[in-house]
This record gives sequence, structure tokens and C-alpha cells, in this order.
Amino acid sequence: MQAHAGQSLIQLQQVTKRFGDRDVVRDVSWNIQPGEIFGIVGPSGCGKTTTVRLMTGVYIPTTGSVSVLGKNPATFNAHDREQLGYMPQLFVLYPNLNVVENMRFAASMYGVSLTKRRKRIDELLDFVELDQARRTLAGNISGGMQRRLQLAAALVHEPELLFVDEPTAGIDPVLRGRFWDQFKELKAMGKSLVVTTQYVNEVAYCDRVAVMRDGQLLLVDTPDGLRRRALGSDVLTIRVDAEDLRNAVRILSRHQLVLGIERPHNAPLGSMMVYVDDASTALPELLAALATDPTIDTRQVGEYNPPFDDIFITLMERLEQPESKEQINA
Ligand SMILES: Nc1ncnc2c1ncn2[C@@H]1O[C@H](COP(=O)(O)OP(=O)(O)OP(=O)(O)O)[C@@H](O)[C@H]1O
Repeated sequence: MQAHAGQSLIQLQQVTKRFGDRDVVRDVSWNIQPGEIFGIVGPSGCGKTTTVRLMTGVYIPTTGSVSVLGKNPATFNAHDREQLGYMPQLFVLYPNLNVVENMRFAASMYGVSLTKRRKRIDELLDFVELDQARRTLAGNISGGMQRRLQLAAALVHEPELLFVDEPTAGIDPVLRGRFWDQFKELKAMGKSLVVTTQYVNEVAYCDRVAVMRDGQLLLVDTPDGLRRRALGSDVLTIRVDAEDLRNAVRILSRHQLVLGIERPHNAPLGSMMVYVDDASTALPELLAALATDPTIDTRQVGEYNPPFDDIFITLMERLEQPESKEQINA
């Protein structure tokens, strides 16, 4: 089973899921393309797991439609399911089986042939760096190792599309980074991934990100797009010798590519934040403009990339203001 050429890998159209009298997911629509790492980010309880379950066919939408690999996932047959891998949030393997036994169990569940099984398990334990722990009971390995074992188990049948639900919750930042390295390696192998997270800084690793709150989709954008939405444009940081600041501001403020200039607080003397439409085209032009005055000593230039924690705070503040809601959702 494959999505037809030009067709999205996953399509959600106005999907709502109601439990009792509450819409836990409300009117969510998006298209996910093959080969993407698609992140779903939002606070605990915003509906990430429910949305993943809707995409894997565990839940049926109350209203709206879900299409995965060109089909309604609730009607998947066994062959269709083989294309999907799912790493749930909670540990669902067997604590009384050792690492390799858990892998064998997962392989048998997915019908991986005996001839392929051994090689595949060895490759995966190597991939998730659990080779040394193969004979240790799954109940006795650390939480981070259990997550990695779960990832390996979700990959045992070589799925094309992998759903990973909060793989990094509660684990240390180094291990979190390692998980994302593994997701990037999977993408490089041609896999598509849907990954949920509560850690906004992890959106930097995704190709596109859906931001959810209270069961609603606030926006879908690339990490760069989120940054631009928060900052309003691209921003360059330029530092000149403090004595040259006046001249530099005079030249830059007249330049047609400059939308605005700010002097940041708490920054070294001579620093400017320069707002432009496109940082990569503006940067060489602005440097050339500064160079027309040989007395100006340009010390440092770069693109301003604030951490996503700050970007999300700004985005959320803007969403609180009703008049900017339309702009955020554009
Ligand atoms: N089967 C269910 N019946 C009733 N309410 C549910 C059910 N599943 C989830 N909910 C509620 O729906 C809301 C969204 O839950 P969901 O697990 O999708 O959120 P989440 O963003 O994944 O959060 P977390 O990161 O804490 O898992 C929560 O308030 C949860 O209590």
C-alpha cells in the first residue's frame, strides 16, 4: 500500500473526537507529506495522543475524515498495518523478558520471518545502542533504555511510517538529542515520522510542526516559519565598534532591505537588531553597504535565532490578543 503520486501521506480533514460531552480534538485539518518529520507540539492534555490514535485507526473520528497512505486507517487490514510503526507513550513491553526476547516477541507479532529476524534485531539493537544490554531484563534497564527498546520494537517490521508518542518525555537532554539523531537517520532512510512532544525546543528537529492547544490546531509551519511569525520578519544581529554605531545606523536605516532597527537591551555596545525580509539575501548587501564607509569597523554579524522557548512565549502572547489571531493562523 502506498500513497498515490502527489497525494499526501496523511490527511486530516476537520477531524473532531468527542468523549462524553467534550471535544478532546476539535476541527483539526492537516496534510503530512512522505519523507517528513512532522512534529505535534503542545502541553499535556492538549490532544496529541488522541490525534495520533486517530491517525493509527485506534480511534474513529466523531466527525471529519482521516486518510493514511490513501486509506481510512480504521479499515486497515494486516498488510496495511505492516506499513505503520507505533511507539506509544507508556512502556508496553514485557519487564520479565530480556531485551532480545522482547525484540523477538515484537518480531513474531509483526510476522517478521525467522530468517530475517536475527539480523534485523541485531541491526536495531545496534541502532538504538542497546547491544550491550541484550540479556538484561527489560524491567531492569533505565527508563531511557526502555524507550529505546520500544523504538527498536516499533521498527522491527521496517515500517514506512512511524508514529512516536512523546519519546523524550522525562528523559535527560543528552538522550533526547540522541533520539532526534535517530529520527533524522530514519528520515534519511526514506521513512516518514510523526512525533509528539511537550518540549518546544524539539520543534527545531522537525520539517514541519503542528502546534496544538486545548484540542485545537493553532498552526502548522516550519521551524523557520514559526520564528518568522514570532519575530515578524528575519532578524540580523550586527555589531560595530561602539563609536561607529551612529554612522552604521544612518547607513542601514536608509537601505531599502531594512524594515527596522532596534538597539537591544543587555547587548554589547554597538549592537543592533536589523529586521529584514530575508536574512540570507540581506546580509551580504548590508555588509557591502557598511563597507562603503571605511571608518566603520564591523565586528560581528549573524542571524538572530532565539530559542524556541522564547518563540513560543511570543507566539502564545500574540494568540491571546484576538486581533492578531487571524495573522497567526494565516
Ligand atoms: N478515552 C478517553 N476518554 C475520555 N477522555 C479522554 C480519553 N482520552 C483522552 N482523554 C482526555 O482528552 C484530553 C487529551 O488527552 P491526550 O492524551 O490526547 O493529550 P496529550 O496532549 O497527549 O497529553 P499527554 O501528553 O498528557 O498524554 C485529556 O484531557 C484527556 O484526559
